[in-house]
Amino acid sequence: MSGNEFDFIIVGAGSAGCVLAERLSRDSRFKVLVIEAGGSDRKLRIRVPIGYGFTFKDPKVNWCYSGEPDPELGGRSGYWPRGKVIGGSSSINAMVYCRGLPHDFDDWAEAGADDWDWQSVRPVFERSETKARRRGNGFDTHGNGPLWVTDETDQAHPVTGRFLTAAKEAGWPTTDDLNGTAPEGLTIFHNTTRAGWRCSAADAFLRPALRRGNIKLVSNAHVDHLIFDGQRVSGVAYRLCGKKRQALARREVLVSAGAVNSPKLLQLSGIGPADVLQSYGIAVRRHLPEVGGGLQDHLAVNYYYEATVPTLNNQLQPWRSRILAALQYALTRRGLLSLGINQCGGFIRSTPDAPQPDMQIYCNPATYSTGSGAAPQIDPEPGFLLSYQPCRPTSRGRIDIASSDPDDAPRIRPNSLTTNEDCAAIMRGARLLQRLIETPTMVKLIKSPRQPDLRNLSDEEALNDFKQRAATVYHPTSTCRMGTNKSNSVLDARLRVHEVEGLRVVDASAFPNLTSGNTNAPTIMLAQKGADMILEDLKAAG
Ligand SMILES: Cc1cc2nc3c(=O)[nH]c(=O)nc-3n(C[C@H](O)[C@H](O)[C@H](O)COP(=O)(O)OP(=O)(O)OC[C@H]3O[C@@H](n4cnc5c(N)ncnc54)[C@H](O)[C@@H]3O)c2cc1C
Repeated sequence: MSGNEFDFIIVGAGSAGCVLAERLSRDSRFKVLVIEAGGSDRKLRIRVPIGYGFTFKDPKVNWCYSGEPDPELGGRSGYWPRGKVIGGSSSINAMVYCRGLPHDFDDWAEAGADDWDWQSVRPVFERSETKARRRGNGFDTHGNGPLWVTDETDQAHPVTGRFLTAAKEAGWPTTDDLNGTAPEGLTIFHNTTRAGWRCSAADAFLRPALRRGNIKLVSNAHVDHLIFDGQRVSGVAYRLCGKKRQALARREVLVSAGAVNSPKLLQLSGIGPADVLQSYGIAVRRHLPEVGGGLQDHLAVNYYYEATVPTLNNQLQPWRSRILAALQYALTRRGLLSLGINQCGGFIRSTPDAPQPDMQIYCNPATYSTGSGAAPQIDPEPGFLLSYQPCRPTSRGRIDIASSDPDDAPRIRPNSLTTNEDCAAIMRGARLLQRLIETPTMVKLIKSPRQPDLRNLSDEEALNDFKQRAATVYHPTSTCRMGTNKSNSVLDARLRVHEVEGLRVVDASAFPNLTSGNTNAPTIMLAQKGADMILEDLKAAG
């Protein structure tokens, strides 16, 4: 494909961008350009599921952002990994596949995103998915979407069985599939893997679509700003190998640069809060105060335990076990290399009268530290960690440019725990986890807790501990959210930027609210539905 004119230009080949590329290129009349700042994802550390420990801080595939000091988190700055590679964050994430809870999407509709209620989005999730479970040397599959979601329960570490038993003793429900008809309860997570390999959005959607020949993928290319033709966005300016280039879009530019970089790109292009833009000498094309506002994220805190029985630590630490695991993986694509460390968890109600499950729990059969080293360090003694994350925080932060230089990282201000509701949820979550560790099965499993010992913490102490140690679980959303008007949002319910023609934002930044669980699945769903809307609008326009 030659020339610099396309029907659609997609900025970012992440979870959403890969879906858009696949959908829009189905019509061979459309020429689609995908521009991605990162490079190739053909790396073992990306493809082998356990490898994400090695991409966590690798600047070759990761933007490695930092948040600003967060006042309610003791002034600490959090580490914010984001994928900078083909596949985006779906190439470096922990692969847990979680649609979220039905009321999350009903709340999207309530916030003004008409047609994004659960009944409307459920079939859109299904369209992407093939649910797979190992049987013998093959797989039983259900559905025929391009994204494989694999039930690896038989590969999970045996100690996860004890977590499930303890959950029952605590009176919690358990479930086989948190994406099924009963999403509440502790479970073994299903993963975006296919036959033992990571199944990123690039693997599922982009790579097969590239064979059609009407997509041009330009990698290692950074989009600096959007180009305007009057009121309409008509293209993008980008840099490739240090050279400035432009590409033009006959129909639309679709920004899918993720919750951190999409608002940044809009602001650099003159779409955003006028005062922020003017302070960096950027001409204001559209004063849209909510560009960068509305940021939401999940925070979680880990409690570590030395275990009385072997855990993943025993397999991941000694070289001999690692070599055996590598051999098993090489020969069978099974074993501990074929899945992540986040093996067990789920949605639980923190009090019996909670109208919805309001905590996401993680029970990881390993302990590790994420210090200054490139990859998390697994502890030598057997151990596990328990963690909780309030599902639906109400605090909102902001992401804004820090200068007019596209190479400068934006200012990430999470503004965590600034509502009483969020602080109350933290205390409820601590009590919930206390119930789990007091069960007979957990008492037997715990050799010793690492300090602080959750059992001895009062509500206030637990809140204080959370403030001192909690960290993002990498689910930022809503920085260009859908809504009804420019005072409460950036996009309308069809993902179009208010008062700007030819431009949509299609990625996790468009969520009106953060969903209850992990954000990759709802981002992929959002891009599927976004593609429907783009094509419908095109048809309607004749
Ligand atoms: C370490 C980690 C673990 C996670 N674990 C899970 C999990 O287990 N389960 C889950 O559901 N979710 C998980 N997530 C979150 C999930 O992966 C993301 O919510 C999802 O991938 C977001 O998709 P996106 O399309 O919005 O953005 P991304 O997938 O991040 O894609 C954005 C793309 O745009 C590119 N880009 C940005 N700016 C520019 C520019 N100016 N020019 C060109 N290209 C640009 C980026 O390089 C990137 O490839 C995790 C995330 C991380 C970082």
